[in-house]
Amino acid sequence: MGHVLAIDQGTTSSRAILFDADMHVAAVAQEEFAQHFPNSGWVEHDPEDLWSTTLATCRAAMAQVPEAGIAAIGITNQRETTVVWDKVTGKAVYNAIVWQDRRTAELCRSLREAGHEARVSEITGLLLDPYFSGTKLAWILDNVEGARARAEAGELLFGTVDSFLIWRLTGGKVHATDATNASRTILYDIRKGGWSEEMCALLRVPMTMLPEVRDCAAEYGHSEVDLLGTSLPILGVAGDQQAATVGQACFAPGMMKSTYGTGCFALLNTGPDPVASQNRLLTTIAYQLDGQPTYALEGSIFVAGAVVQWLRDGVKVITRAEDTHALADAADPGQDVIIVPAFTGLGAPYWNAECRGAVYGLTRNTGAAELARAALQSVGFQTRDLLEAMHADWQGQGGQSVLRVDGGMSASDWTMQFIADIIGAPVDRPVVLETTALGAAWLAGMRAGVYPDMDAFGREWHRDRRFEPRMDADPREALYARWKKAVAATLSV
Ligand SMILES: Nc1ncnc2c1ncn2[C@@H]1O[C@H](COP(=O)(O)OP(=O)(O)O)[C@@H](O)[C@H]1O
Ligand SMILES: O=P(O)(O)OC[C@H](O)CO
Repeated sequence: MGHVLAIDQGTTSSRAILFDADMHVAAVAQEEFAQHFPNSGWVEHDPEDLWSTTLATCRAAMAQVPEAGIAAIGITNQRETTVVWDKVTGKAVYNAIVWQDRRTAELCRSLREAGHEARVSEITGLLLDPYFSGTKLAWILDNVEGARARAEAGELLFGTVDSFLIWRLTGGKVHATDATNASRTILYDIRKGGWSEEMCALLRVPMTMLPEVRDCAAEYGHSEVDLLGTSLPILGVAGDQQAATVGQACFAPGMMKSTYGTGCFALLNTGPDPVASQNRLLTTIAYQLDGQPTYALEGSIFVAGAVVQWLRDGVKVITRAEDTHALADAADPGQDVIIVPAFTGLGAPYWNAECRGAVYGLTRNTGAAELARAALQSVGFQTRDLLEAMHADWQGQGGQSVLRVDGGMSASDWTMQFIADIIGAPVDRPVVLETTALGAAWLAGMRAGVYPDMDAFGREWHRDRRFEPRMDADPREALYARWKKAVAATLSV
């Protein structure tokens, strides 16, 4: 006993990571699955793919260490992505509508114009943007034939991906989610800690569809024996960005982490009381233990590593992500090319679903090197946008100014150094980069009694490298001012 199996169901792949009794990675399995784009701005997943890749990767990871005694399962997941399924058959009535999907932009606009946003923010901590689950769920109820009537008759269930996987793993015995995932639905009252009747009425969502909300370390039933060859308790659940916050041990108010994958998500721990943002950030639940929520301010950016994917797959100026470093180093210092990667609009703190990306400062001499540098720099500029908003919301409340980073793109030393330079503060990269899975594993293992308590876990966090700011204030501020002008121009087109 003493191992913990973490399921990390992400946007582009499902992963299963087996951690040993010392919380070291003992086995990893990963499978990608298809992305469906049925219309412009629409993004869907087949829920059967989410399930089959989760199951296959769990089996594969377990097979790598057959002698491991597994004490618990922890689940972490792409957040907001919405699934509606039949209570009896367990089959989804429509594809999962992914967090990136913009199909409800019009509905969000009309709700905003009708003056609902202030109340939405007050109750849920979120904004009226297609990003969150509630309008996606409303879309399914209104557009899938018979769905609304069946939901009202109590035949259909809603869940974010954690909830769907729990339902499948437990053979339809448990319909539950955790407070962090609930806090992304726009249906959850983050202060009172329960589903909001008012929000459900606004979006016309029958409350009987909603899962029970539990702590992040709690009983979520047992997996069916035939699925993994043994029945395992599910004892930890958290949305992936919250799990990374836990995995980075950001347990004290003022601590923050930023995860650089496809997008970038920065969370600042604000303690036991929610802080309402005055700067278009989200108020969300970082984790909930023993019934006590800890809140966070979150900045969500939709394009971070995806700008590097665009260089590789779109304009084809690189063949591998890591090629960007040498190119960026070789870029002409005399050119100030800026890329605003608003491929799907801009997230925090601008929240503009309609604007699109732009490149500024092109000359006849601009080439791959300048584009690569501008792409990596755009991640730093966006990080600074988020941190400026966070500092303004969190003024005078103390805490650390160090940023803990993780995610696939945190492997880029060039980008991490630029982030430190442009934010003017140190950036810390931990030894363990599997922070999302580790967070979920720790929640489950701590609940199972095989992993240390919060303080001891926090002491286990070790730094791989600190990036100290090296840029002087004048060039830093001039560069950032140029970015702000480029964003303003992009928003005005
Ligand atoms: N060395 C690197 N330099 C720049 N970008 C990188 C590097 N390595 C990975 N990336 C970017 O990081 C992203 C992958 O990170 P990952 O955490 O796996 O993303 P996700 O979980 O969103 O699928 C990709 O978008 C890739 O372009
Ligand atoms: O699956 P990821 O790592 O791209 O994370 C997605 C976020 O949870 C979206 O809010």
